Amino acid sequence: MKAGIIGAGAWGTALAQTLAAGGQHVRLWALEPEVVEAVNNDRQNPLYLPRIPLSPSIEATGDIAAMADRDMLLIVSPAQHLRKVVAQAPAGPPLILCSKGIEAGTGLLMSEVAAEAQPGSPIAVLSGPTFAHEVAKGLPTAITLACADADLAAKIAARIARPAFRPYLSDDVVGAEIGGAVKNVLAIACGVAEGAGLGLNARASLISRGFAEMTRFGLARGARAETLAGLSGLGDLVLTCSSTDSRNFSLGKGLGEGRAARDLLANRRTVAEGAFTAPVLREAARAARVEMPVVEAVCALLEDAAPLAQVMDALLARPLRAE
Ligand SMILES: NC(=O)C1=CN([C@@H]2O[C@H](COP(=O)(O)OP(=O)(O)OC[C@H]3O[C@@H](n4cnc5c(N)ncnc54)[C@H](O)[C@@H]3O)[C@@H](O)[C@H]2O)C=CC1
Ligand SMILES: O=C(CO)COP(=O)(O)O
Repeated sequence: MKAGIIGAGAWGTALAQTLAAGGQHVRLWALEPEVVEAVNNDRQNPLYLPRIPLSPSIEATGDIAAMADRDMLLIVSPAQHLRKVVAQAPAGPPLILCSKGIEAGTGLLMSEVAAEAQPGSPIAVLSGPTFAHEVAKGLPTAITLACADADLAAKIAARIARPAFRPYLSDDVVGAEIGGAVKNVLAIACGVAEGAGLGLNARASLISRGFAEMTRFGLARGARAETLAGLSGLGDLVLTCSSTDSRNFSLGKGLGEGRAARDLLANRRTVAEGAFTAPVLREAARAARVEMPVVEAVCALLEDAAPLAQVMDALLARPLRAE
């Protein structure tokens, strides 16, 4: 098995650790030379996945051309860097996209961006409720592997499945991507509820009504309802909306505590994808005439366009309607 992983943040490193279980060789491309050095010399990634001893079967590299002999590439960069990273990756092997977001400027999903950046490479999407630090520790995890080509999906699944890492197959690539992108924005909303002390009823309502928004938007973009109700949609939504282990939830918590988005986002090393996805999603939803009031509220808070009390009042004062 010759797996290559492009992107050595928390998730890329955790995936490398998972695939390396059992002594399989995994090559991991990192942007930062200090990450390459720490993985190869100290068996650690203190920058992005601290306190997890890494397998000796992981070989880090700073040279993306070293991925040329790999027969599958997992792309794990932040969504806004995916186009550039995929364009640099060697052409040919299937690309398994693990980033969650929508590209700013184009409104494209990651599979659409990858298809433009590297036409002809087979594409799959791996997405679900998967906190990196838990996966890296070998805790039980299930995840959606979506690919239009069922034979390729089955081959990839067999290669990445591990006793505690269980992929479920789907042919709904768009559905898997929309779930992962939208849930990050909704997690910010749930974090706001936590930070502002709005209570658990509010959080449950945001999860349910947020899921309604995800479903409306997903169906408008051609996703299937059962995909949105699966691991990559509802499953990831529930995970990310429930814990400060989520960077998106934590960002929202800071907003709910009254801190400014620009301060919370300044100089951060780790990525809170929802902050980038929110305005793109709002634009796409408006263009498709899909109502997404929770997403609109998150955008207003991120843009400091209105105080929290006013944003809450606007949400609660919407006309009463059928569920
Ligand atoms: N952390 C997690 O638990 C999970 C993350 N994901 C997704 O994986 C993707 C990557 O997230 P993480 O690994 O958590 O990142 P991270 O927040 O741990 O690390 C940031 C990453 O961004 C990279 N980066 C920074 N500037 C860059 C540039 N100019 N060009 C290319 N790369 C650059 C860094 O090298 C590093 O790999 C995101 O889309 C995220 O939503 C998906 C599932 C779980
Ligand atoms: O996508 C994730 C879990 O599935 C990680 O969530 P955060 O990016 O909010 O930390």
